[in-house]
Amino acid sequence: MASAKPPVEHCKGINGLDKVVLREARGGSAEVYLYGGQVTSWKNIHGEEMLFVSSKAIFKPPKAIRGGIPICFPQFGSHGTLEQHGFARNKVWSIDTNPPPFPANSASNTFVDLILKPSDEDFKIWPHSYEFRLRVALAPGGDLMLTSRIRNTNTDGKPFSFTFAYHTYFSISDISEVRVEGLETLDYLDNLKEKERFTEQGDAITFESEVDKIYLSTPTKIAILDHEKKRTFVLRKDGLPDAVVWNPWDRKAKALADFGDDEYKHMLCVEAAAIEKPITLKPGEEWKGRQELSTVPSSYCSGQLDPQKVLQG
Ligand SMILES: O=P(O)(O)OC[C@H]1O[C@H](O)[C@H](O)[C@@H](O)[C@@H]1O
Repeated sequence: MASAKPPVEHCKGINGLDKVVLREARGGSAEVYLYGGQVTSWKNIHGEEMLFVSSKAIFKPPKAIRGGIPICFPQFGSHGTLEQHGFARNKVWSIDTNPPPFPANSASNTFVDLILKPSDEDFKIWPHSYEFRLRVALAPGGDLMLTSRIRNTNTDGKPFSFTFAYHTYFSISDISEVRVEGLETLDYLDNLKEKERFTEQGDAITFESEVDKIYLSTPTKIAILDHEKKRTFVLRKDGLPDAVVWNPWDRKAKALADFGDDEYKHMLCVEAAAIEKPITLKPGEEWKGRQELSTVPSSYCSGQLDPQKVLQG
């Protein structure tokens, strides 16, 4: 008799890299690689994949995995002296066997706790001591929750500052069928125009060319509506005021070695982030940033797709 698969399973993934599979009772699942502390799969209770991972993704250090949810820390993008998006996505994280307690109301018992601490080598690149704890949890029903807790453990009395993003790649039917709600009328920095500041116009955001924008002071809830798939992603966030929206489009897609030429049509990055105002921690201080992803079927007929309800409910 086949035994039921465990809710939390440690196993080997592509190229023998360690990964953890989470499964909740109704059939939802997620996969997390210790390499990068990176979620690479999130499936709903029907077994449908919600995240995009490139068919050309290289699951091999030191290249970050192209897709899923890379963690950008301690630097987002090229906004600083470190490598693009910082080093957390290129490190092998460990299982945190004894994490400090979470609030009693964290609804899930299907989760894994990871931890990243600097090695002596890392210290030369970023001379700070820290503990980065990441909990990846599946709620009953399949919502995916990521909680990052970053603590300054410097013993030299020095504060440090960082920027951060959950660089989520959503899987979508077709980029021309998708719109993002919750960011209209906000200010953004345009990465395609030397980070110049603009104000978004119009009702909702749709896509017809390359986009790489950092929206500032965004609401805690953003919706990504996929008309063809009849599915809406709802991203809820806490501690992360900014939101990056990125699609490389055809020209940049061709320039990315680990990304298929046409794959830009089937992905959209919407990234809960803290970029404009870096987070500063004194020794002993801890910062917390949460992202929660859920889906709402658009065929659902109780008015849940009313943008006002999606965004305020
Ligand atoms: O190629 P990567 O280093 O993974 O970065 C991919 C993209 O990430 C973010 O969305 C940035 O805003 C983009 O400027 C960048 O191109």
